[in-house]
Amino acid sequence: MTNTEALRLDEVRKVYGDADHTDNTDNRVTALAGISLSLPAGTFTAVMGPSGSGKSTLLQCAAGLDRPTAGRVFVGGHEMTGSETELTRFRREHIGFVFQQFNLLPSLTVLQNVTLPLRLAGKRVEEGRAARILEQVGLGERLSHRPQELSGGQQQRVAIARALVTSPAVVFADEPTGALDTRSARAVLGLLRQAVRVHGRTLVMVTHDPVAASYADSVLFLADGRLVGRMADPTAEAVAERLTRLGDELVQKGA
Ligand SMILES: Nc1ncnc2c1ncn2[C@@H]1O[C@H](COP(=O)(O)OP(=O)(O)OP(=O)(O)O)[C@@H](O)[C@H]1O
Repeated sequence: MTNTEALRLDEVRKVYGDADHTDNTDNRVTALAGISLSLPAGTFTAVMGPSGSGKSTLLQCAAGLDRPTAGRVFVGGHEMTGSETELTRFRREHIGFVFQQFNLLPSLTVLQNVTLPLRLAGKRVEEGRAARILEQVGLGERLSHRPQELSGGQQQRVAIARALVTSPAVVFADEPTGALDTRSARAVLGLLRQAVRVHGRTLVMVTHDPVAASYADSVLFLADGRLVGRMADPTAEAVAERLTRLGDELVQKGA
């Protein structure tokens, strides 16, 4: 593994459910059928695919929120393995998250929300640094506001600042613009791209939106739990066209 590799998956499989031999029922679903990939540090990757193709499962397994049935995940050169406590500690130190519904704590101020990951990871809480990140996302004047006093787009920008504050090896974003209007979505995507281009962060984003994917350096396409394609320097049109073809291929296969 090179020291510039931020994320590596080796043959990651995830099977939900189990087979019951007593009554011969089998409710197993193979969500990931053996995914291998390597993402260099400082890149922005979008993950796309039809509904049920395994995007969320991939993100959950790669981010250590769920355990693969088989295979290995490396983040920043460290294998993600061990007890629940070790995994939690690992996530706090090495991974940042941005969710569709922002997941901010309503009782904390904007600044407290952003410094929370530092507290949880037992790191020194540098309020000045957190405030600077909030300034970079355009919220320097809102440090003492509560989340509910902000618009959806502003709340997501707080969530981005929160994801960046620990300088994680990888930031995972799950439909980060799914709950936003077009204008706020573009602002959020611009900030995510800036985190990669200007600050060298590594970002993996699951999205259904070809326009959102066009902000990434490359797009990974999933179908039936497998990686079926990759596109560098994506445009929204090329991504939409590829997705339509993927959907058509699945219909032809009777999926
Ligand atoms: N907890 C679970 N238990 C059983 N099956 C699951 C579970 N989570 C996901 N699945 C199944 O695994 C497959 C992949 O699901 P996943 O949610 O990863 O797909 P997705 O591409 O994110 O879909 P969407 O775009 O609709 O969110 C699907 O067939 C789904 O029904």
